[in-house]
Order: sequence, then C-alpha cells, then structure tokens
Amino acid sequence: MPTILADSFTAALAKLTNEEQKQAKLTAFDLQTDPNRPGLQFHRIDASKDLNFWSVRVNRDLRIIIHKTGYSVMLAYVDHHDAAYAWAERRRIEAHPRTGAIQIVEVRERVEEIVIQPAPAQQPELPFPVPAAPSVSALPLFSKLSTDDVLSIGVPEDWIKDVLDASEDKFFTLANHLPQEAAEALLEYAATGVLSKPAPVTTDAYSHPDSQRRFRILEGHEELAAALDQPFEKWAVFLHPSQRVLVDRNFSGPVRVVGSAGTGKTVVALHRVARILRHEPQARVLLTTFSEPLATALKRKLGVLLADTPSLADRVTVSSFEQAATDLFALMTGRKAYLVGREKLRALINDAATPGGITKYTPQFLNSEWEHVIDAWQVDSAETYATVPRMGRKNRLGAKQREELWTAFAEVRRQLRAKALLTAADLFTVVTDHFRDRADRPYTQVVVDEAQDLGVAELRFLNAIVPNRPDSLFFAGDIGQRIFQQPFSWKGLGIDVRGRSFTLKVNYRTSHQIRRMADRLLPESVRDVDGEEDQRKGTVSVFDGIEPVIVVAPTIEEEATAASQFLRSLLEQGIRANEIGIFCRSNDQIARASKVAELAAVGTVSSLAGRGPEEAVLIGTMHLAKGLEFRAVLIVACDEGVLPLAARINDVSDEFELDEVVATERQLLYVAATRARDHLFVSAVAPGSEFLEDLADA
Ligand SMILES: Nc1ncnc2c1ncn2[C@@H]1O[C@H](COP(=O)(O)OP(=O)(O)OP(=O)(O)O)[C@@H](O)[C@H]1O
Repeated sequence: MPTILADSFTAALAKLTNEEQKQAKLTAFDLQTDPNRPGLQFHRIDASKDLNFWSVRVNRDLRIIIHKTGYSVMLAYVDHHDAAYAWAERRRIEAHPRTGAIQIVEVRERVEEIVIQPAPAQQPELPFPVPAAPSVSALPLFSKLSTDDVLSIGVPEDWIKDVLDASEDKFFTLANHLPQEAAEALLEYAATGVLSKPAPVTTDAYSHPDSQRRFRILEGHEELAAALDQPFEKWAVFLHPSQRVLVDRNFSGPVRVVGSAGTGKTVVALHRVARILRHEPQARVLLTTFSEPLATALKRKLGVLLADTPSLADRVTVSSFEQAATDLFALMTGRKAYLVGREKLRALINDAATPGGITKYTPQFLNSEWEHVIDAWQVDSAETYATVPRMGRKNRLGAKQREELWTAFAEVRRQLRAKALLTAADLFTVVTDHFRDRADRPYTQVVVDEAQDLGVAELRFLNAIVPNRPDSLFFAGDIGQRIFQQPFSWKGLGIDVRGRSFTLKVNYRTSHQIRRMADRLLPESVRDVDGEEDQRKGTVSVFDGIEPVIVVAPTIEEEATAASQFLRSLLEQGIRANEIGIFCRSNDQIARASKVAELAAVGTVSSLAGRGPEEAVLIGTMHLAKGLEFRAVLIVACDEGVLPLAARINDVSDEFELDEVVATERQLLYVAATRARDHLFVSAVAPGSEFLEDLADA
C-alpha cells in the first residue's frame, strides 16, 4: 500500500522539538513499513466529517494524523494530542469536484467568522514620519466573478460565498483557508483583472499537478527519511506545478527560466540537476552560478535534494563560472591561470594610450571600450575591430578612430601576453577554443543559476563545454536583477531560447507587502535584446506581512538611531541576529551599517563563510546580498550620490552607458530589498536617493 506524504505533515513536523521529531519519524517509518503492524495504536477521529482520518499514537502526548483509504495511507499531520484532533476535525480530504485535484479542505462550518487578524507585529515607533501603509478597500474584490469561475480555479464549494463576498481587507485572511491554487488564482486576478483558469487535467487524482504540489507518493524508506530529515526545506519535496513542469519536461533546445526575485528559479535549477542525474546514468552535469559563495550555497541545497541517493553527487560539479573555466584550463594545460586585476588593467590601458597621443579619449571611455567591446568580444585585430558590432554604444567610431584606438588596445594585448596574464574573458575564450572543435566535451549538461549576469565570453564558454544536443543548456535568472553585465544578443551567439523561455510567478520568499514595494523599482515588463519578454506583472506572494519602512533622516546620526531602534525591535520580537542582514551600496558606507549594529548592541559578520556559532548580523554591500535570503533586511545609507553611485555615474563614457548604469544601480536596490522575507527597512540621509521616491510611491 503506497504511503503518501502531505506538505501539512512536514510543516507540522518542523514545528516540533528535535526529540519529538525523532519519535514522530520512528512512528512514520513503522507506518510506511506496515500500516497494520501490531503495536500501532489507531483511533478513528469520530468528530471529523471525513471518516478516513485516524490518529496514531507516537507517545503519551503526540499523535500522527493519517488519512487511510482502501488504497493508501497518507501522513497528514502531527501534533500534540488535542491540537492533532482539532486539526483533523476541521478538515476533509477530497478530489475537487471541478478540477479533480486532491485537496485538504477546511470545513467551512467549523471555521469561525473570518476576522481580520491583527498585524503580526507592529513596526517600532520611529522618531521620523514614515509613509502610512496604503489603505485597503472594504469593497468586494471578486464581485465580477461567477460561481462557475471560482469553482474552475479550485475554490472548494463551501468557500464560494466567502470568496464572492471578500473585500481587500479580508482577503489575505480568507486566502489562508483556501487551497493554494485557488488563493494564487484569486491574487493574480486581484492584481491583473485576469482570471487564469487551469486547463482540464485527465490524469488520476494524485498525478494532478495541483495534487503534486502538496502530496508526494513515496517510493521507499530512503525517500521518506530524506523528506523528514529536513522538514524545513519544503521546496525539496513539494514543487509548484509551474516549477514541476520545467523540471520534468524534455525540451527541443536551450531553456530559460525567468521570474522576479523569490519565485523559485534556483529551486527549479536544483531539481533539474537532480532529475538529470537520476534519469541519465551517463550524465556529467555542471551546476554553475555567478560567484563561489553562491556555488557553495547551491552545493549545500543539492545535498538536501540528493539526500536519499548521495552517490549521484559524484557526477555533478558545482562551481562559479570563473572557477569552472579555471579548473578546465588547469586540466587542459597543466598550468594555473593568472588573471589580471582590475587596477592593473586600467593602468595598462592608460599607459598604452598615452604614447600614441590618443588621450583625447577619456580614461573612462577607453576602459569601457575595452571591457564592453574589445575584451567582451575578444577583438584581436584591426580588421575585427573595424567590423565588430558596438551594440548600443552611442559614440560612433569611424574607421580612422578605430584604427587609432586599436594601436593602444593591441599594445594592451601585447603587454598582457608578455606578462602571461589573462583577463577573465581571455580565460573563457581559451577554454572555449579548446573544446569548440572537439567531439569530447567535459559535461553533458550545464545548468546555470543567476544567468542574467552571464557575459559574452561566459556564454560562449558554457556553450562550448557541452555537446550540441537539445537539452544541454538550462538557464535560470531574472533580467531585472542584472547587476554586472551589459545586455547582448544570446541568439547572436547561437543560443536561441525563443519559445522556451518560461516565467515563474509565485513568490515564495517575500511577503506581499515587501514584494509590492520592491516591484515598484522595476518596469512591469522587461525585454531582453532578442525581444524575449519577462512579464513581471501578476506575480503573487504566498503570504501576507507588514509594510516595509522607509526613513529619510536629517542627519547620519539620526539615521543610525532610527535604524538601530528598528534592529532592536526585531531582536526583541524574537528574530535571531543570524536571520538579519544590513546592506549598503559600497564599502564606503560599511561603517554606517556597522554603527547601526553597534548601537543595537549586536555582533556582526562580514561574510556567511566567516560566521561562527555565535549570533551575528550579516553586514555587507548590496552585491553580497545577491542570491541570499533573510527574515529581516535593513538597507542603510541610500543617500543621493550613493545610489546611484556618483563614482559610477562619473565613469560612464556615453548616454547609453549612463542609462545602463542607472538601471543596474536600481536593480541593485531591488536585489537587496527582495532578500527580505518578513521585514524591510530602508534609510537615507535627506534628500535621499531618487530611487526611494519610486519605492515609496503607493
Ligand atoms: N516549491 C516551493 N515550496 C516551498 N518553498 C519554495 C518553493 N520554491 C521556492 N521556495 C522558497 O522560496 C525562496 C526563493 O526561492 P529561490 O531562491 O529558488 O528563488 P529565486 O527565484 O532563485 O530567487 P532570486 O532571484 O532572488 O535568487 C526560497 O526560500 C525557497 O526555498
């Protein structure tokens, strides 16, 4: 008899103490081995309308609630005796009459009047006026929908009237009582005015995509053990249907998964790797991302996913783009790659330009031309330079000017060669050239996270280290979080994701309020150079929270006081220091961030790697925040001249680059703000960054 694991069971297990979890797991294993085993004590939950609910004794106090039919046993819930019974008495498990998905339905008549819950925690009193939370309307939200409409999205029959009568101020409380698919469709409708009705599904009830998001049919003991060992890591067991389909489908070419921050792109990338490893015994996979700290985080998460089959990890390499190229370079040549530093490169460019008398170009222009044209496209001769597309660059260069400039850039190349130094783009290119014409490639598949920050040379490199087969490249990233690279055409490099670009829309990380505020920083739709669009409108968060706070203080001292009061109040609410991040634009403002922690009398660390056993707040630049997540985030020193960073603005060489720099600075603030799950505080000294107006604009 198959055992089915419900997400309500793992969520309830995660709330128990370690010792209780251990005992509950032993009983769960017994149930899986033989549900009729003598010694297991069952009691039917007579007060439940669903007579398939039974309690199973774990110890004197703890009970597992199972749902037992003639065909299966479901682990549905676990808690202390009375709470476990109360849970089962208020629920039934059934196939939805219209969609066919199996749902855990709250019995409406057992739920008292839906009242607006008090805000979970109030923001602290601050010495400055802060923008008031937007008022919520008491008008009905869904009055234009029919009974048939709401049934079609999976609202259980006994909740239809509540939905049709719901106003904005009550909706989030109501949504907590509805199956997730129904809540998401209603939220999306509230945001966009469009009701997305799911296509009819013809599979059996447990194979329905909406059943699979909350139930998992367990194949064996190891699978149950893996799922229960990490009950907090819900993502490892239960996927949203829009995530599941991207993990399981076979594609006819490179795939790109986009979606705003927190929509589970990394989760999809991880599951995709696990699926490849499980299904293809010959596969050798590279899972790669932007930096080594992020690669380390991916490695840990992949370990969670492969907990039941750890040997699969032998066939996957997890490293940053640059580390992956460095390792292959060492394998190919038996040598270590030496990369030129940024400052050294600037000096070389400057020195090369001076004797030729081409100082009429600013150093900013020369550096930018080198970085975005010469080096990015690996221009190696005057002829190539004459024809290379200088995409998006507004400074037109005639043939004569390019000839003149090339003399300097050729000298830089010569100097680099003489010193046996490579730029990162050179490194990628050397490895690319090595593998391009060979049949044997080091990997069968590459799965990329944070793909929005791939440059030309990186993308070429990744394409060259896998065979030319349809499913060899899988990219996950958010165009709105691009903070390092200038955009370019992927299609031009032979990577065509047209028709295979998919947008995730359910935000699992960030509260409704924080997501809504952060979204104001970016346009509703972002289009890449190849015309592929990432529609950000209609993204919904799965939980409600409290409004973020923006403070523009008269002085640095007063900003620090306000931020430290906020931080203290977080700690007093029981949020651990380890769950808090304080970020600022660049190293120049780190002292201001540290001051906030000092005033709040809490310890700090400057990198996750350096984190010891003691509780400490992470302090760093916004770039460090990339890919991380915290219960609470403070972003300080968002002053005029700091965001966008004046030094970067002064460095730009033309208008196009100016637009680019402002866009990436804006995206940087978006990245930092979307690291927060429950609490966000943003502060500046007056007049404050121009971006704060967008953030605050309700
Ligand atoms: N199916 C799921 N069930 C539960 N939690 C999920 C699920 N998918 C994602 N999450 C959680 O949502 C959060 C964000 O997921 P993830 O990091 O994959 O998003 P992302 O789109 O890559 O975000 P970013 O663009 O900010 O890096 C994580 O805490 C993750 O565990």
